[in-house]
Amino acid sequence: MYKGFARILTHSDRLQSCISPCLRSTVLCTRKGKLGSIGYVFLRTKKHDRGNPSALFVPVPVKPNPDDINIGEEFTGRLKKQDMLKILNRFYQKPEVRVLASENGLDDQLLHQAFLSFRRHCLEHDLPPDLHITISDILQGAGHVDDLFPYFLRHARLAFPHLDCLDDLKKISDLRTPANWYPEARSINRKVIFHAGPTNSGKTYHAMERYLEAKSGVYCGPLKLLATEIYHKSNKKGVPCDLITGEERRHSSQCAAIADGSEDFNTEIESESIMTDESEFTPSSHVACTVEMTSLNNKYEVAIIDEIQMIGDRGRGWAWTRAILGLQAEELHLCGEAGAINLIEQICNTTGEELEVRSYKRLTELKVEDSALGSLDHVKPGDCIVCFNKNDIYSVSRAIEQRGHEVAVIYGSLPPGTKLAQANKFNDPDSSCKIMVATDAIGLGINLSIQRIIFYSLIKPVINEDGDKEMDVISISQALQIAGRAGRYGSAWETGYVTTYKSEDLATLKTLLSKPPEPVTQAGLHPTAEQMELYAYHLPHASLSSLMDIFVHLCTVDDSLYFMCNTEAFKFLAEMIQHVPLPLRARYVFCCAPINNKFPFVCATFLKMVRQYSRNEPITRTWLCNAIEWPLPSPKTIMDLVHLESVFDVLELYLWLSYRFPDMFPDVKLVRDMETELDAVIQQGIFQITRLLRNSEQIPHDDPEITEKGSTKRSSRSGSLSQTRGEEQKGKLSEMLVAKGLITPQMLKKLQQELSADVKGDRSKKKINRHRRK
Ligand SMILES: Nc1ncnc2c1ncn2[C@@H]1O[C@H](COP(=O)(O)OP(=O)(O)OP(=O)(O)O)[C@@H](O)[C@H]1O
Ligand SMILES: [Mg+2]
Repeated sequence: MYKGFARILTHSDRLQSCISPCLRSTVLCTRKGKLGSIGYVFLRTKKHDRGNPSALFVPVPVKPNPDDINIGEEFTGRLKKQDMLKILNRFYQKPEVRVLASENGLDDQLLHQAFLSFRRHCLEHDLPPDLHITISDILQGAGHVDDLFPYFLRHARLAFPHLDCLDDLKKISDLRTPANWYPEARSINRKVIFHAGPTNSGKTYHAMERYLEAKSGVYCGPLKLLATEIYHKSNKKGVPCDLITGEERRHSSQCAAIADGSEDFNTEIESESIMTDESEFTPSSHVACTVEMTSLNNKYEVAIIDEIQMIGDRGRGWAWTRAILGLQAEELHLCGEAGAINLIEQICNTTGEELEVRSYKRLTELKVEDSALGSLDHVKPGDCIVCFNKNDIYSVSRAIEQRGHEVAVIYGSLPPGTKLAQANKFNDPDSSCKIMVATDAIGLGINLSIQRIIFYSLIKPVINEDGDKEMDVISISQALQIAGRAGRYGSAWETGYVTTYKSEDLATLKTLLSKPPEPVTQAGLHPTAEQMELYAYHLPHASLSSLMDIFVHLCTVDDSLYFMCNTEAFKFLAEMIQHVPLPLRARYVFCCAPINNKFPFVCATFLKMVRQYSRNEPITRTWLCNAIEWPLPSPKTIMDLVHLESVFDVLELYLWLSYRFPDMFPDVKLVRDMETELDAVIQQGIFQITRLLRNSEQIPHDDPEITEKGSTKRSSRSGSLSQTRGEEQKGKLSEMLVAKGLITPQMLKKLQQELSADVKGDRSKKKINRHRRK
């Protein structure tokens, strides 16, 4: 039964496994003047005061007790509001009250809020008799303002329910011993092997050798494309292997490459196989999956966790931690950078497992060239130009095609079938396409037939510790990983080369590549659905987003080994659907959906789906077709293509949700058919990217070099062609974005305001960053 997969990934397992890595935020803004650049709308998160968790607690409105019906008034007469106000304000000004409040968990901030709530309550509602009499006594000199304290505290506890359960909350969020969360894995004496070495040294290959000869195995990788590569390799070697990514379950029998004996690099990977009837299949004993989707309930002989250094990733690190601690495998093979050995060793100390380290050397030579490319006139077969934003991808690919070369294009938001088709086109020795333009979507573990990597820029958006996105020079590890795609062993190229596009970047690249990757010192963690549920039980009035904030602030983490991952993605969705009535579990699952919130269309459709779910109405194909205006015409411009990509994201979202709520998202097969159809349309669009670019207004000059050499000045370090273009084109493109519904007029206004502020801010920030690095 293929359905078995749904069972294999148990509910709680899936819940733990589904926080999306993508960036979320509550406020849209632009950076570096990229307003005019498609896909370059930056998102910044709302920050809370990390130093003061009390800022997170919002007082719950305290309802008057219906039994308080002026009995006090009958005893002591009516109280004048002005008199009460005087008494209450005197009470609040007493230093003793501050001391007592603090002893009861109310710091200045909470005290102030609780007092405001108490005063309002006293003035607006009938008082309980005991309080009425106490105030009356104080007014008549027969009592003291201090006597109000117990009444105040009673009110404060109703307004801030956490005061009564702070210890419980802290216990729930005690994350100091994550190794103990997985008793099944702890009951196995796992053999843990770390395959350490530089890129292209055969780490994954050697781990795979054990995987292939084992009776059962799981491969967990960082990218769908990489999991797909393993799926094909395994099936091709005669070891039936299924593929599980967030949205996709493919059975081994659907793999075109089953035991056909073809060579690694020439394998024609089928663009997209269509699952016919899931119930026909029994799961294979081997599975390749993205690390977030790893099932911790299955037992395997061999488990591989690839790119283990990702355990330190601020957004996704938790998924590697969960896999390494929780996988039930006799042998656990970890592949990755040597910089993670120390941390893994310490984690193994907490699980009581020995770690064996196997070190590897690069299998082919990687040379940094002495000169930058300088001009796209100098591209040659086997070149891959790596850009860090889509706008650069578009302009570079168009410029290369204008020079008469065919180009393969890969970037993150392309459908998997399109990515594979582009990879195949480039890998195929008989294809006329010999040049690739890609983002770092190809940057980890993937084997492509690249001879030379050319960094178009070295600046990439990164998320800082506050969850803000900012531009910075890529890390040593990223530079090494991306450069490591050149000259893969067994490919057509025996030596790999690497350089930059701009000569001023070459020295920086050489410095980056001459260093060992930064050591990974902490592993990511994040709260589970069960923990959130317990929090909600204690704080029923808090929104899910606030619960998450409170959790993050109250949790105890052993920071010698672990850190709490960024929860902005989760909170973004939690805030978006807060007003929709939902059971907590369902709300939690929705908030884990892997949505690219750069696409307002995806967010808006997501919200519609949630509303439909909340009304208990199934989200059918008909409903979906209405929401996305299916069928969609072929793209005529880049904006059309961008829209199709967001529609594809909506279909992926549907499939992702269908595994969590099968009854409410019933039309899996039909939606998968739609996906296949749309993937083909997008593939066609990518094949004709030059035509789309020509039809689009947003990139006025065909050739990045014309802009660079012409009157528009290019800023030196950031690859900020798009910036200058963005500034020029602000009017037209922004109007188009609004017209297409990709941003609202309000967002646009905000973007424009932030744009001018941010350009200044960024320049000074970058100076500081550079200064720090020096
Ligand atoms: N001993 C070997 N025999 C045949 N092919 C090999 C051998 N070792 C590695 N390869 C091939 O070399 C290429 C690179 O190997 P592999 O992907 O294992 O490197 P890696 O160290 O995991 O690189 P990365 O850090 O980029 O993930 C792959 O195509 C792999 O199949
Ligand atoms: Mg590898």
